[in-house]
Amino acid sequence: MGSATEATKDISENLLGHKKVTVVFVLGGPGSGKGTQCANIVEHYGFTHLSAGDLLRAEIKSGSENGTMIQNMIKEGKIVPSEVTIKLLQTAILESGNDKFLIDGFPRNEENRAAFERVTGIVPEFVLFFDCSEEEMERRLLGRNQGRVDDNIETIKKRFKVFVESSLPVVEHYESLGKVKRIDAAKPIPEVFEDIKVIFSSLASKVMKLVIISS
Ligand SMILES: Nc1ncnc2c1ncn2[C@@H]1O[C@H](COP(=O)(O)OP(=O)(O)O)[C@@H](O)[C@H]1O
Ligand SMILES: O=c1ccn([C@@H]2O[C@H](COP(=O)(O)OP(=O)(O)O)[C@@H](O)[C@H]2O)c(=O)[nH]1
Ligand SMILES: [Mg+2]
Repeated sequence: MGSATEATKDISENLLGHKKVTVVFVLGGPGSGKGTQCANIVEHYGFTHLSAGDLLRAEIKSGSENGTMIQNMIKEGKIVPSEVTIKLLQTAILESGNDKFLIDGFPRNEENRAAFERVTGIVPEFVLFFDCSEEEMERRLLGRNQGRVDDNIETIKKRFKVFVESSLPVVEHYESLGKVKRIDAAKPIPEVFEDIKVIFSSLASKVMKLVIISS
């Protein structure tokens, strides 16, 4: 897929249910290692990484009219209105030219989840869930050193509360559909990736089987 017009055509076919786009939601608490492992998955399995938080931070930097609102929500650890985040994700999907996406850090609440499915018609292949203690996540966030306005102890506590109250119900929803693949994210980075490889290698062989059966 090359031009923007072709990309638009492809996604509209997906909305009509004709063309399959593979989406994996990568969820887990702040500091659980989602971004770190998404970079590894991209390198080995050809997915496009879409971090909702990164897209929101880029929107602030671009000088968008929503910039101040987004900045304030992030500083407070609050969830930005879903129409803003979904629009950014949709645009990134359309512009990527790829058909396999890791959506990292979204959906963050049930309303995000339902709105994304309604607007895009996309349901995730599965959810990769990073399981990690708050104690370990706090240690990692305080050592992240990326100059983020939300990596301070006050905002971190708020983010943990939002995660438990609003984001975990999304994981539970997908759990009830048998779609959650849980990773022990407390292990060192290379060991976490070894566990992730098992999941993505079996996804790749499943896709190969489908190709063979249908051809
Ligand atoms: N398994 C791990 N063990 C120790 N530190 C990690 C691990 N995974 C990530 N980190 C570090 O923790 C911080 C947060 O990781 P990041 O990938 O940004 O998490 P998230 O996107 O889930 O908030 C980063 O500084 C990263 O280098
Ligand atoms: O779908 C999203 C993703 C992120 N955020 C906001 O962006 C912040 C940082 O999100 P990110 O995923 O970058 O944080 P991480 O979990 O990686 O530490 C969150 O606390 C929210 O305020 C949001 O509102 N909606
Ligand atoms: Mg992240």
